[in-house]
Amino acid sequence: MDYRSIKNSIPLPLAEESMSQGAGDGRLLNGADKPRNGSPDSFCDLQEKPTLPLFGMDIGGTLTKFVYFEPENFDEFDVEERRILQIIHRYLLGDTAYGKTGIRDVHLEMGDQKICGRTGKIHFIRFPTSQMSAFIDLVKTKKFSGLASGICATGGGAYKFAGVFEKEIQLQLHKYDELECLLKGIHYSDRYNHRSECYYFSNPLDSENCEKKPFDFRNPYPYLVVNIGSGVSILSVRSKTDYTRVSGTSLGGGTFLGLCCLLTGCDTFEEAIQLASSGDSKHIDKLVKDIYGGDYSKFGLTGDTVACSFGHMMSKERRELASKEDLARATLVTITNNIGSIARMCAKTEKIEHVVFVGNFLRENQISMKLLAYAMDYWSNGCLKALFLEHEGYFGALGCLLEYLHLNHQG
Ligand SMILES: Nc1ncnc2c1ncn2[C@@H]1O[C@H](COP(=O)(O)OP(=O)(O)OP(=O)(O)O)[C@@H](O)[C@H]1O
Ligand SMILES: CC(C)(CO)[C@@H](O)C(=O)NCCC(=O)O
Repeated sequence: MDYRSIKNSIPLPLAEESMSQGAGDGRLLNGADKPRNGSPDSFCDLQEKPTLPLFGMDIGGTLTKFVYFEPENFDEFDVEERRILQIIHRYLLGDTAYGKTGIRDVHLEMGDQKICGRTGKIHFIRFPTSQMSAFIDLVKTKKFSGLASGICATGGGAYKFAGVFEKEIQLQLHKYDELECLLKGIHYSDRYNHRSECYYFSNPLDSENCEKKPFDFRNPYPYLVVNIGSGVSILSVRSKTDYTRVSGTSLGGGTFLGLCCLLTGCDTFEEAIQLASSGDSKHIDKLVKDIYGGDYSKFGLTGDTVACSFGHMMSKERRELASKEDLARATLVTITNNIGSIARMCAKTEKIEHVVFVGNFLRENQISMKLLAYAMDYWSNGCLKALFLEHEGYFGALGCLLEYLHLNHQG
């Protein structure tokens, strides 16, 4: 994202005058109390309302995600607070695109959220982490730095960029664990999103009868989370606080994108998915029937099962016939099936039936979701169910926003 070219730049939770509550004492600006167990429709039940704005940031290996809670009634605030909220509204919500690659995902907005006595909307924004230096330059140019003592951040970038943030823009990154934030975000959104958050696919590979259906996730434990970002982390979750990272793989969303760019010359995730949607992986992969002439029934392998991903590409003739679309599709199928296979083994070892797939690899990627849904069901003889969540890659940032409230209280 070329932030310098943006008229409506992304603001941080900052404004000079809003420092009055937090500047210089190592705390954030939000005057929030520590969240307690709230009523079902309120995240926390506080007497002291948080000073806004509330932000959360997840700086991942590929994408940086921002969430922002905007109160709906500015009249509740004093003149100065109102001014700050209006500046943010103008900068952040005046547009849905920031430069070339920053995006606000309007369709994911969560309205009527009650956080610590305030009602408002949560907004979801992302930009490539590769644009971080442009972002830092923007903060510098716009003189946002020095307006706050810190920002709550999670993801590997919260550690990687901490020094740069401090040195270049005098902002301390308050760091939170990405997997803990991920789970907090999942639990929050499932509980407080008024639209159904969790869904599954019935008849996933039957294009005529496939249906996306809501899933009641109110009593989810135990469940497995497969977070498909640049790489993949797999967590076994037994309660809100009891979880383990049971496995992971470096063959993730970043691998799909990297290989696709190499093999097809495409440049973006959207392009890669577009190519894959019209390709045929059978032109690239060797199937069981290409080897057996039919099924390998003794061990339940049907002729249409992929025996060897990219197996046809050892033939010069086949390589010459391979289209970009076929290569993109085969890359997508290879990465997806490998993740599905690892997830299935983890679910078996952990004796878990519900497998929740999240992460931005699934963004606009119904091919992978349906493949995962099918694979979980087929290879487990119907014992495993693949579940998906509407806010896909934003749970870390959302969980981080909730940590913001904690930090301020403890500060
Ligand atoms: N606009 C996009 N640009 C780049 N990648 C995208 C985009 N949309 C979806 N993706 C996919 O999402 C992946 C990144 O997902 P996500 O944001 O969940 O992970 P991350 O936080 O960057 O990675 P990690 O958690 O491993 O550090 C990319 O590798 C790519 O496969
Ligand atoms: C390193 C993280 C946790 C960063 O989000 C992620 O990219 C990941 O889980 N990668 C896979 C690492 C592994 O092989 O287990």
